[in-house]
Amino acid sequence: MEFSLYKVHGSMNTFYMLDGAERNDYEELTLKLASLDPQTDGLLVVLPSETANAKMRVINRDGSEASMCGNGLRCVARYVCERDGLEEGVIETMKASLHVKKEQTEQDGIAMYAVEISPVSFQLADLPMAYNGESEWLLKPLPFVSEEISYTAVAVPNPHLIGIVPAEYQTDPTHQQKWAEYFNGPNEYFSDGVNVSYVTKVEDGIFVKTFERGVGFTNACGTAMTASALVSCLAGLAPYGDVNVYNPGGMVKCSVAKEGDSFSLRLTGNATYLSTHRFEWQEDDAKSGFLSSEPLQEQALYEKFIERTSSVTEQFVK
Ligand SMILES: N[C@H](CCC[C@H](N)C(=O)O)C(=O)O
Repeated sequence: MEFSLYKVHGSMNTFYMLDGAERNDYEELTLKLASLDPQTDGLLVVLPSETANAKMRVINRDGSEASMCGNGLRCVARYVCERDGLEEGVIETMKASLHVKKEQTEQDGIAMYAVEISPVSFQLADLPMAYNGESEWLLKPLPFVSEEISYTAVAVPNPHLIGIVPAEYQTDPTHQQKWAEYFNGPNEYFSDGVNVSYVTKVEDGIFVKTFERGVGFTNACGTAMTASALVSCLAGLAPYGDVNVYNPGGMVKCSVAKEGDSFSLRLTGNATYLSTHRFEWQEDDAKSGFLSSEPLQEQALYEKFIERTSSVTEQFVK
């Protein structure tokens, strides 16, 4: 069969987006797309929902399914709002229905969307993470990993391990890569793997680099940046409210509000369309592939936007 795909990105976290009916071969489809396009982080599927404006499913580049994707949700939010003529709406995801809203375009005309990131849980059982029979792991070194780095485990609801690190751990990512690969292979701590982010304070916010489960190092991971903003507020690195979060793919705003014992989190950033594609999908792998591709003009604006953040990111991304 033949269908249309958009190639989209949020903070240069790049996905193919498919609007369609429920299928049972997303894993194979994503693996095929990933083999054709080394740049893509996976597939976003937009589906009808009985309770919300649409439903989103997220397939990582290795074919595994993620419960949430913050950068992808901004792109899906834009697609659904433009398709249905809405300024805001609700998108159903694997574990929660989330509020999404069109925001003012950035000065150059970049489409911006805000998405709710929820639910938040520090219970290790919710990641899952198993360590010494503990029920939470907040702002403490994991002694077998490093005495120098304070780690927090949090599900939003996909699983994140967040370390606060000095700048040299960003310029040389060997430590992060070693442990992220270990925690995403067979290991006794994270039975389903985990997204691993390293966070460093910068003048007007934080810088975050993420090694994603099912993907590897990415330009940005929206849920990770939001979880990192939350951890930075808890650690006193940033005040509650809007946190500027720089990443190798640009910058987003994560707002962190404390309400009693719980937190409300929102992620605001670009939702950019790179190109449109016609794709032929057949069971016979050799017959599947792109039929045509049409570049769109939005990326030039985004590149200008990144230029403005490069003075911060350059010190960490070599
Ligand atoms: N890139 C995504 C998250 C993908 C998460 C995925 N790697 C997993 O939890 O398995 C984001 O922007 O939030």
